[in-house]
Amino acid sequence: MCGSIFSLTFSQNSEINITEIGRYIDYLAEKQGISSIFVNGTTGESMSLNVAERKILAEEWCEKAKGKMDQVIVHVGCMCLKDSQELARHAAQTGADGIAVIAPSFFKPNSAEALRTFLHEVSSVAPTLPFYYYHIPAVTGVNVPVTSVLENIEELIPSFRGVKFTGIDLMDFGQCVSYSQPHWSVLYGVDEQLLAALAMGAHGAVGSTYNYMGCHVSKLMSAFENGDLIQARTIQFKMQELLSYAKKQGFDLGVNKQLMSEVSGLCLGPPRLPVVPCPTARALSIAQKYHSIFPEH
Ligand SMILES: CC(=O)N[C@@H]([C@@H](O)[C@H](O)[C@H](O)CO)[C@@H](O)CC(=O)C(=O)O
Repeated sequence: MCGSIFSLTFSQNSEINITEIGRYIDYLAEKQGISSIFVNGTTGESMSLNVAERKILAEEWCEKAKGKMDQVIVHVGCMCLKDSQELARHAAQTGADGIAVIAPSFFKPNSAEALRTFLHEVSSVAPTLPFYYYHIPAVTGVNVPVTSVLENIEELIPSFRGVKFTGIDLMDFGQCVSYSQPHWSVLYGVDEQLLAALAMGAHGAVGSTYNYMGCHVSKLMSAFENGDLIQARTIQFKMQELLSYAKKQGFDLGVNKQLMSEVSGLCLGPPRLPVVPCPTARALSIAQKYHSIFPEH
């Protein structure tokens, strides 16, 4: 299971702060059972960071994860192809274990072919690095079926190794799993319905809530693997109860980040504009709900 990582910004000047990353990794490994990390993704506020900041974060996460995480996947997708290529080259030089690329979402690819060509242009500058397509249509507005991206994809991108699928279309997801090659990973990113994706054959999970629910999700995944659907459902329903409560309070990246700080004790700082900090009372209310749902935590 993979934690999608929050970036670290300070309130005073909204600059990235890397001093907490070592403690953050220890917390993820020791308290949340996270085995790999996804850096500079959505939760990592990558689209609010410039190329130089994303390089600094990628370098620090790769350095501090050595010996502690199985894999560090760095998201290098940008609105600008040249920036994505620069970050892909940098990830390869920095020792990342793989790269992922989101569909550009200001000027959107208007076909699977355009999207595949964009992905190829990025992957080709780091040809030895495992490459993942990061599908998150609710954020990008790019609804190209992933199955149409995958068709003979390794002829175009020999380094292609899988998909990070953050979407609720479980038919498209199931077809991705069915089509996937043995050396690929099809990872699921909607934490509140992970169990459904496991039933469809998900090879793993990447999500923001694993920063503070990872220890519970590990038990969900073990229960599923052992055929204990009752236990797996019980944990999934608890996750859904928390997220349903949080969404009623108002749940965005700012709330999610403050909730992570409240539960972990780490100082992640506020989000960067245009995302606004979460009212402390709201984060505390959700954290209290979390502890009431997961009293053992
Ligand atoms: C839209 C969004 O942020 N989705 C999250 C989920 O983990 C999401 O926070 C969770 O399912 C709660 O809704 C992840 O899929 C995002 C992610 O993995 C990333 O930060 O790159």
